[in-house]
Amino acid sequence: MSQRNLTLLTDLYELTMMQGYFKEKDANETVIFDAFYRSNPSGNGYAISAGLEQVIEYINELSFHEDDVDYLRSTGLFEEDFLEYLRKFKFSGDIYAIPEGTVIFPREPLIKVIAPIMEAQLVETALLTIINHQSLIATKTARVVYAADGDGVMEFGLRRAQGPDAGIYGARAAMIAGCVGTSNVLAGKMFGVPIKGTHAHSWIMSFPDELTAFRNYAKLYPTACILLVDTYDTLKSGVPNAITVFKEMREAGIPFSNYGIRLDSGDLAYLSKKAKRMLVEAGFPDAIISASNDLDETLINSLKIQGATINSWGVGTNLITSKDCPSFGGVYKLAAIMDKKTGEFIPKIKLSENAEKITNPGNKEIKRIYSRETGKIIADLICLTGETIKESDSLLLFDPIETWKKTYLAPDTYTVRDLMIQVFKGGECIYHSPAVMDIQEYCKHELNTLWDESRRLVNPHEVHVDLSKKLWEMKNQLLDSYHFTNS
Ligand SMILES: Nc1ncnc2c1ncn2[C@@H]1O[C@H](COP(=O)(O)OP(=O)(O)OP(=O)(O)O)[C@@H](O)[C@H]1O
Ligand SMILES: O=P(O)(O)OC[C@H]1O[C@H](OP(=O)(O)OP(=O)(O)O)[C@H](O)[C@@H]1O
Ligand SMILES: O=C(O)c1cccnc1
Repeated sequence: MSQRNLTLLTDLYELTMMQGYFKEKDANETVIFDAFYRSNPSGNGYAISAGLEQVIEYINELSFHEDDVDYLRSTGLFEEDFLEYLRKFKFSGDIYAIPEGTVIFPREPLIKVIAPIMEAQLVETALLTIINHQSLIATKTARVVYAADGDGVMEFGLRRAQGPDAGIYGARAAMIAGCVGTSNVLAGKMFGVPIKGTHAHSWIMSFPDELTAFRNYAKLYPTACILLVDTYDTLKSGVPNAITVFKEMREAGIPFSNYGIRLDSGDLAYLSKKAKRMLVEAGFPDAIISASNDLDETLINSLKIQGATINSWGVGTNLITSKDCPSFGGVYKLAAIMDKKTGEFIPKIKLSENAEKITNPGNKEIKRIYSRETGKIIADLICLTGETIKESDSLLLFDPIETWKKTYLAPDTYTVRDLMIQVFKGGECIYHSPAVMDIQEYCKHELNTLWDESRRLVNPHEVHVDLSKKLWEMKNQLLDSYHFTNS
């Protein structure tokens, strides 16, 4: 498939800064930028990383075409020597990232870019727009799938997504986080994910009566026969007509499977219970009862508590737009600049009144600490690159702000995993993104590494993201070095 060139998909300031670096600084100065987020969306206890494959495609396609350069010239902002540089532009740096489908937590670098400053600066906006969107929708989906508690969730959001891209890549993210299928056919083709669907009210309305509409649908699709029963009257007309058609198919000896009804309005708990009884009494206990209509994780949870007999969920608007939390809030911050003489990285820090907003300086990596006994995550530890942890040693974790809060791990009671992998080396991609359905499998496994207390929808237990002692000391030294006097 041809890739899109998104090189100009950037904020103007990235380009004006690039020109500034080009003219005023050593443009080849190597820097480190970290992309990370600050709080989990929707009050969740974690997020799911998604979008890396599209980041890789974007970086691979980075180049300023002649018409891009002409356009930039036409703005009157850029000088010829800089435009000439852009003409030859190619990303030459290294990128490290947390693989897609991984459970992630606030403040840890999801992507680390090590590159000449002009290159690292340019990619900020597109990288964030991709990661922010897909990670947001993947996280929202994980909540919906959690509420569905083992029932299939179909992604039905395309028509209500904020435009085609949000529909396509939102569907991708939804599949990563556990949907069983999407109604989005283009997403199915692009990402090799299952496409699923029922039919609309228009199908019923286009026939003289509901029964005829159901019969025609069942004739065409006996092995995927979910009939929409709420066009006229769910219990008096829709369900009885669906039962009539299922009986006719059974009597005619037509092999039919994956059959049932879809409820799309009214009291879904009440209607599903009544419909279930009618289907069971008619000899169709395995009929699927699917539901849609402005669902989200809270409603699904409530319907389950009400004893709804729904076992398949179609979720559109609230999922694809992450309606209760429309932004992931990922940011991209400078973490270090290489000293040309020594080749060492000089850590950089962004200060804030709010301790949570002070950035973590230096060249970092993340170590995930699991309980050896349960396989569950104990904490994430942001370290400086090159730090090692021996599982046969004890490990003392401490909260980086409330430092008196400590956790002691005895030797051989925990395991350590490096979370980031290298995806670009010297400008070349050295990573092959897995297929989306493989990422979904991996994501399921990832979710199982969380304690139930961190997965619940309301007030989840927070997983600790700590700093290694070395990083913590370096950060504090840097903080101490800033003294401002009031004048
Ligand atoms: N038992 C229930 N408990 C809580 N919420 C429910 C229940 N049943 C349905 N809902 C939700 O209530 C909202 C309103 O549904 P309802 O069908 O009454 O209105 P509507 O969508 O305007 O109907 P229509 O599609 O006929 O115009 C929807 O979000 C639906 O999912
Ligand atoms: O409610 P959502 O979570 O967004 O799920 C998608 C909705 O889209 C469809 O309705 P629509 O009215 O667009 O078409 P229809 O005629 O097929 O019902 C479908 O019936 C769902 O109600
Ligand atoms: O296939 C369906 O039932 C469907 C698809 C998109 C939106 N609403 C429903």
